Amino acid sequence: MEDIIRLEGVTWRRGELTLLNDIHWRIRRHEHWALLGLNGSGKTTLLNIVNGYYWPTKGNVTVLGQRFGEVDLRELRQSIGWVSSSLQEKLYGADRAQYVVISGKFASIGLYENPTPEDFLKAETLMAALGCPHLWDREYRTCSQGEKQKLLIARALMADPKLLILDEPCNGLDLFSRERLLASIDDLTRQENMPTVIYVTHHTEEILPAFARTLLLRRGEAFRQGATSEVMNSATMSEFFEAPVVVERHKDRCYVRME
Ligand SMILES: Nc1ncnc2c1ncn2[C@@H]1O[C@H](COP(=O)(O)OP(=O)(O)OP(=O)(O)O)[C@@H](O)[C@H]1O
Repeated sequence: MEDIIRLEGVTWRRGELTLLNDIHWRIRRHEHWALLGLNGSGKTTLLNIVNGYYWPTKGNVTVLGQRFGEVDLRELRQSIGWVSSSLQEKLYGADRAQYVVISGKFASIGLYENPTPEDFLKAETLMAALGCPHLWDREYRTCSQGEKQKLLIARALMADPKLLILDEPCNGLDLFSRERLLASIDDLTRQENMPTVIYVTHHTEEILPAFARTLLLRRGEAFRQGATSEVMNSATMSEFFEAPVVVERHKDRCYVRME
């Protein structure tokens, strides 16, 4: 079975700066991964490589079995749902939630084609799966930050992506909104036919058990990768953060605090 992502020795330089250095990363189908790194560690740069927006200075990139250089990137991107806060700013605020979700089918902002009854049904199912069916007729701009994130995830799933990237989905959410969103993501990962998910974050406690593997990125390098349960310990995380920290487990999630 083809890999979802295979990066071999990927390096990305900008002038004097090496923003990614010799990254090897392999994601197999149905493995959900967390990508953890501090601000400026290179997470967004790495995702830009995976989506074909940046071209590696060195190394090979294969995504969904397609090796970059031999593939139509626009077509490939339709199989990747990248949910990030920069997307939020681009969406039309006055659109109703249902249309924001359905527009994901056309990978466009705003609707340029008439949705079919099946599209409406699918949007309804996805919104129910994310615990927000009540937002159906709401104007997007009146939704809370957490609700907007749920709609954007539903929107990304409208196109049946094979890879879903959740790029810091809990940023800007209060504790309770965050937990509600994480509960929805948890439900989602249990559904059949879910695409492979990459969950990008700065915070270990957002890494749900479904994200059984983690890549730790530091200064553009893959510091460590492997089973989340093995990576998340006080010694490794202290080394990673270059500061003495303690990792505490609570209900299958890991909380890091200063020693
Ligand atoms: N096009 C570019 N040219 C030069 N430097 C860049 C470019 N894009 C990113 N950088 C730099 O590369 C480093 C990594 O940035 P990146 O946005 O990938 O980090 P990040 O892990 O996503 O951070 P955050 O969590 O804050 O979003 C930063 O120091 C950033 O300033």
